[in-house]
Amino acid sequence: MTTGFTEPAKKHLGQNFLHEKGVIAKIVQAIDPQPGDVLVEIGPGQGALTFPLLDRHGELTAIEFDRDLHAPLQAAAAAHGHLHLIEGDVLGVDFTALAARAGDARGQIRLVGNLPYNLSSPILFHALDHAAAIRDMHFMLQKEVVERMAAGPGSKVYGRLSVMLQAYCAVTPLFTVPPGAFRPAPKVDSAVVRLVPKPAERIEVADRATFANVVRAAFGQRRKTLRNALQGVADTAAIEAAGLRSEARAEQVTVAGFVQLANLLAARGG
Ligand SMILES: C[S@@+](CC[C@H](N)C(=O)[O-])C[C@H]1O[C@@H](n2cnc3c(N)ncnc32)[C@H](O)[C@@H]1O
Repeated sequence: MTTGFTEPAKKHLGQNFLHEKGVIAKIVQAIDPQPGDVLVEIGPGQGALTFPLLDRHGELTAIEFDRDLHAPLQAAAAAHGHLHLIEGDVLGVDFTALAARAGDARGQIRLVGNLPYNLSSPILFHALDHAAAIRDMHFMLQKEVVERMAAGPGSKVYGRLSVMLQAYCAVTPLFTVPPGAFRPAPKVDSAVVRLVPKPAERIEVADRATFANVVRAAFGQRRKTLRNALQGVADTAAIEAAGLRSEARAEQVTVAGFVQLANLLAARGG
């Protein structure tokens, strides 16, 4: 599978290439591509997921930053199907425009990828900005990040990432993957997670910027009470009008609680 790929893995690009066939098969099975789906892979690397997905689906768009991988990827992909390779940084790719141009019957794409772990959070927030254009996402991430994404109030790892993602998506951890499934092996366990963006009518956030601001401030100083952490963002009266205790800490507040507070502030004009 790696014929033609001569460069060593680049640490600064988060290159840990999957080689464990059983894990690759489980990921493809979890994605379960259907006719008409438009798959977009982030970071195809040496094609560990790309080629099995092409074998199954025939066509795929992939975004790869590492120039050294472009030619060998294109060459090796030809035996498996039709690869549309976007050469560049995924954070510069406008998924909404891509979906409008090349999406499925509903104008949506399905995002997949064994993500570069150093860019996990920026990629997740970038995807959130384009959630309406994305039908679902299947990502391999550090297990610890997946735990943060799926955590609920009261958990030590519940935080900004949990609240932001869960306000817009259903988050389902699927399975864990040990370091030995990759070359080179990362120092940490990994996990595959499924994110399904909520349809517009089920998103309760009235104003995205206000919501993001409240959540950032609340968890910016997670040991403080809401009253202190939200100084300059929301006063005690607003916090309590939203049904929250001003003496509570951010880690005790549900996603719905944050939404309620942000919506109340948005209705008051920010
Ligand atoms: C963890 S590796 C996964 C490679 C391959 N999919 C696999 O499973 O073996 C992450 C991939 O993302 C690529 N990458 C890193 N930063 C990127 C960026 N900003 N935009 C697009 N791809 C990037 C890396 O070059 C690498 O190929």
